Amino acid sequence: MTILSITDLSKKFNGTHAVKNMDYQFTPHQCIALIGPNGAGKTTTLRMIAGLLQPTSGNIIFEQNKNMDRRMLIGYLPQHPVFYSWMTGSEFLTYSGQLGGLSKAKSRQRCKELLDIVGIIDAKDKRISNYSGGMRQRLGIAQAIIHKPKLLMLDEPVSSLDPIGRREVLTLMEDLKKEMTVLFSTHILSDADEISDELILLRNGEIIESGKMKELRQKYQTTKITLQFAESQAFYEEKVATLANVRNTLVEKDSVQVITNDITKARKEILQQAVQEDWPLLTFKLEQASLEEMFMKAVNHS
Ligand SMILES: Nc1ncnc2c1ncn2[C@@H]1O[C@H](COP(=O)(O)OP(=O)(O)OP(=O)(O)O)[C@@H](O)[C@H]1O
Repeated sequence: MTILSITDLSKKFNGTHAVKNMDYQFTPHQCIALIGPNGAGKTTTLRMIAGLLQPTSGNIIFEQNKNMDRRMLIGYLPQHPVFYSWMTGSEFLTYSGQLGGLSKAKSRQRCKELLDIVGIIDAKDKRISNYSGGMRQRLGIAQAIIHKPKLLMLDEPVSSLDPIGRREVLTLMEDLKKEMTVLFSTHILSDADEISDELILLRNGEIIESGKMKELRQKYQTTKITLQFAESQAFYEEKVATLANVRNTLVEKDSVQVITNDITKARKEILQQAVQEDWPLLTFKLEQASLEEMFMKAVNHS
């Protein structure tokens, strides 16, 4: 099921494309990382979807709610949210709820629920100026989901946080995807790797790769096996090279490097042959491509 479709979405600033011909279909309860270097077009994309920036061309359609005001379906936390630091977390959220049209009583009720959801209920009466970076981000997320949106968009939500704050916010994002779709931008690959189900790789405003993490890993994954033999690496390299699931081999110093596309089959084949022919195998080590390597490959292929 698709909740949001973007088709042929483009934005030009002074004749130059910041986002170009973007297509993507968003499904419910997924966490999608919009990833790319500085200036790739991440913020521009999020601001267009949020309705804060007019696209130059293209369409943004909420499939099941075509006639609803898009702002009611989206929660958005900008990269540098502004808080009234002299307010307490509780005051800030209640005030935000009222600004969004809730009655004072309803807003108070929702504020309590939200502080609980984002895990800062114990700090509800503290001034925001005394909040840590992670607590501020969680308060920002609470504000963004006050109206129970279907899509929550977060612009670089963890980039400026220390490891503890980062962990807290990533965990919260994982929890929230049970209730809504979460789209977040980042240039930190390990954050995307940790929690996202899908990935959109952007470069110069264009999607150069996208899809489910699992499928992307399969597509770009080259698994390397390092083998070490007690004697003559070159002799055993030749034997390994004849196996059906081995793509490439190379003798490197005192080891044999094996490249394969199907790690499960290759592992089985190598070990079976080693037992059958009594190979003097000293080391068998698997190394999988990291997301970073995957990203570099996608960039180089495009
Ligand atoms: N209001 C604007 N006027 C002119 N150019 C703009 C404007 N906003 C963005 N741009 C340009 O559009 C391109 C994409 O910018 P955008 O902020 O979307 O990238 P980003 O991927 O979010 O980068 P960052 O990680 O640095 O936030 C950049 O070249 C930027 O300079």
